[in-house]
Amino acid sequence: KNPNEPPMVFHWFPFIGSTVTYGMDPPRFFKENRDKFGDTFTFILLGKKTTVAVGPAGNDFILNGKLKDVNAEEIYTVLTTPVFGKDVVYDCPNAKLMEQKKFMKIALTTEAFRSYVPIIAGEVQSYFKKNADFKPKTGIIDIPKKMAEITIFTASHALQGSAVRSRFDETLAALYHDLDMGFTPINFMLHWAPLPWNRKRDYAQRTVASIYMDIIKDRRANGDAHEEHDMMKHLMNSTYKNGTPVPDHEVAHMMIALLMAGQHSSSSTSSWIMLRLAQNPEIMEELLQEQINALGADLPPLQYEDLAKLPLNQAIIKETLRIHAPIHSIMRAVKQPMPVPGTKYVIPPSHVLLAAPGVSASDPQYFPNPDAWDPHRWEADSPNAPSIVRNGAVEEEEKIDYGYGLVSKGAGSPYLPFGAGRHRCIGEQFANVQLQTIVAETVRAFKFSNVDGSRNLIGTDYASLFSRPLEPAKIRYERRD
Ligand code: HEM
Ligand SMILES: N#Cc1ccc(COc2ccc(/C=C/c3ccc(C(F)(F)[C@](O)(Cn4cnnn4)c4ccc(F)cc4F)nc3)cc2)cc1
Repeated sequence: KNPNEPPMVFHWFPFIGSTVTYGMDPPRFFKENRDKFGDTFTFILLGKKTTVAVGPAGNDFILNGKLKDVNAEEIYTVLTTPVFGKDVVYDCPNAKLMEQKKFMKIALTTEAFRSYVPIIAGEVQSYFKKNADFKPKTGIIDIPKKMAEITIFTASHALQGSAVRSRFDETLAALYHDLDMGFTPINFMLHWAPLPWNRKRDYAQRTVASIYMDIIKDRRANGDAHEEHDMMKHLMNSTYKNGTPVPDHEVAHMMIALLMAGQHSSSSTSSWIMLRLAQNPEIMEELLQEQINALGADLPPLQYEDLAKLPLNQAIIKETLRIHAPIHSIMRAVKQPMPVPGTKYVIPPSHVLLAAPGVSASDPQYFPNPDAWDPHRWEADSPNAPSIVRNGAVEEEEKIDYGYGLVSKGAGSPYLPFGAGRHRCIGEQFANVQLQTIVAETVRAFKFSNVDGSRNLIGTDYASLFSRPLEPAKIRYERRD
């Protein structure tokens, strides 16, 4: 027992260690061990000493770690590179990733979002009109399946462009599914194994990448007939600081990375939102009323500017991400001994660091009655208001630029569903526009309720890379028209 290392979670077997208890229910694992050992403790995950540091200080320690001390690509590349393709994200030096994030962010402008809202609203409306399961006046649907389809159609059309969207109706959907099979935590260990799903993943990656490269060649040759604000156009015309234009295969691979990022995070989050609205039908009525009050009883077609007039609609996403954040564990390799501020601990390079921002997001110290899904808590005068809202001290958060624009360090924040620091998410604004538009359109079309009329909520599936609802997750819908 080394007094300079955090306490070790008891385990019977070497290698397996606490993998199974952690993997089954990470939030419960974090809470139980935090109650036992405090904010910093170590457990064995697949043979690796994994040091968890929770709470705002723990989030800051890991997410704002210096490049010389912590490394993300060493941990993630085995999982992401076979799926995304080579030379992008975690298959290149961090400096190159920072430039790639700058390119991606250039496409995510207010002007682009202005064009995305009608696209997303249109895709949602036509999905609800065309899908056979929504034909009857009322019925029961498996909501995660529906939200996965709505998410891929809305994200591919807005973010990837209409050429990619049109291919999702035939070939791309099946290829995307095969690519997705490789996106599993088991591949942290078995990414190299010639397993059936890894061969399908590799075939799908090559095929999807070549479809993207064909579209790129076509768009370069024929110029851009219709002015689209999609991501691909910006990436195709980007140049690295050293003067190298971004090669077509890197554009294709970044597009796959963005498709995977957006798909999993948004379909999980939108599924949870719909399940919560079915559990709390009165909130769904409030949302409709909010639109009528703000936009008029005739409910005109949604515009980007309308979203800012719907605070409850916005709070739905914030509150859902507080309880159901899709990424429950953020990991870094330790490269140099790291003293943990305020403790006698020094984390050695053999360890992996694990940040779990969800722990402070469900800590009663920061969010009264934390397990209650209460979107109103984000209004300043609510009794459940988090301290960061109540005392209005949204203190000028310290911001820092890692090469892709100013990002909040989030130091001290108990609410970080999009991470913080150098690896912080660049998709937050797109995700919010996409999710707010999907919710606003859904509220106009349906009333939701639980099949048994109860206020139950289905459990969480932690076995995949992104936590999501267990399936099937059925709810009852009733058309409003
Ligand atoms: C509800 C939706 C989303 C959530 C909750 C979310 C969450 C996160 C989190 C927690 C991180 C930090 C990962 C780490 O530090 O290791 C991250 C990074 C990132 N996300 Fe998202 N994300 C969402 C949507 C998106 C979308 C729509 C895109 C693309 C359009 C995207 C692209 C990225 C990228 C490029 C990074 C940077 C990774 C790095 O720098 O290492 N995300 N996201
Ligand atoms: N036996 C067993 C056994 C062992 C363990 C377990 C459970 O253990 C764990 C441990 C860690 C994790 C980590 C989640 C994790 C991390 C990185 C990524 C990512 F990189 F992929 C992403 O951030 C994703 N992203 C960002 N924004 N939106 N999506 C991303 C970045 C940039 C990019 F361009 C595209 C991207 F999509 N994705 C997910 C999940 C489960 C179960 C069973």
